[in-house]
Amino acid sequence: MRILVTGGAGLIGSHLVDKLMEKEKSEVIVADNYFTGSKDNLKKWIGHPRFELIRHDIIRPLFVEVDQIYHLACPASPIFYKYNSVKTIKTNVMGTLNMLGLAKRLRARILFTSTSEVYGDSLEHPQKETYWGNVNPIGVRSCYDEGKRMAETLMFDYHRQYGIEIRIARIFNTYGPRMNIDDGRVVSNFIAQAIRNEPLTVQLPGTQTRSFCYVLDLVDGLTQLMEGTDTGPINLGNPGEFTMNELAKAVQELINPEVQISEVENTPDDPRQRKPDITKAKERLGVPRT
Ligand SMILES: O=c1ccn([C@@H]2O[C@H](COP(=O)(O)OP(=O)(O)O[C@H]3OC[C@@H](O)[C@H](O)[C@H]3O)[C@@H](O)[C@H]2O)c(=O)[nH]1
Repeated sequence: MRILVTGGAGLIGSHLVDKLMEKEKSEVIVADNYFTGSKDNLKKWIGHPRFELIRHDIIRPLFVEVDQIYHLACPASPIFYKYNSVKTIKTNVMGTLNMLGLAKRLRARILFTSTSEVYGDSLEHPQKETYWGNVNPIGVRSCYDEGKRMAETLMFDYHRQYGIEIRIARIFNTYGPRMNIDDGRVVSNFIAQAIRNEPLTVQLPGTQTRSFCYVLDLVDGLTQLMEGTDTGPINLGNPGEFTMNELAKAVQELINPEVQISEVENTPDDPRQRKPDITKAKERLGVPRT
């Protein structure tokens, strides 16, 4: 089995590659442009006969021969995806079209990593896959959330029109080893600030919630989704829900009781509540690890 992983040098991608490489018969090809990913995350596989690393930006077509595609490529942290918003849209739309074109030519199964951000500033709580979302189409986050929504549409149209085998995961806020210290997401920000003895920057109001998923659990969900029969979309996340005030206090207690917590201005369109309904994931993918 030969498997392509786009964005395979990133946080989730590189842990996924570790898992795929553990299977003795799989060959893994990673395509990454290193915008947020790093070769360092894959260094143990470089030179391995079943592993290949390509510097490639998927907004351009890629010609390889594979049986499965894990299509992860796209910056995930809000500061990075907003940095070059047009490029984020191109990655999600043109990149996904290119990967679907590849899947169509090869009759390969393709899994797309979508996001909880497709639910926007959700009016339903927790978020079920059947909820259509409350998304600002012209806001600063739209390049990402609308980009991912369009990519989901493309996945389903290729599935209906050409019979491509698709899988869609909607990923909630994920953390774990190999996260870039300057990633910008809240877990790594607070931990880095606590270590540097800088105030933890809780963006107002501080009562907004998130559900944080450990990267290895997430990777288990991705491989189960790929190997199962359900197209998705399926929420992949941890249902434990915390306010940003609670998270800051937990980091303060665990890492640096002396560190200050400061309230700072938030960015536009920040979702107020986010928690996955994981009923469907439990039914279709089995019981998650605890
Ligand atoms: O320093 C910080 C950073 C962030 N925050 C807050 O923490 C919360 C979480 O923000 P993050 O930047 O970690 O990211 P978000 O949860 O908004 O989006 C994330 O989750 C879903 C994924 O699919 C996305 O790729 C990812 O960006 C927000 O409410 C934000 O306002 C802080 O309070 N302080």
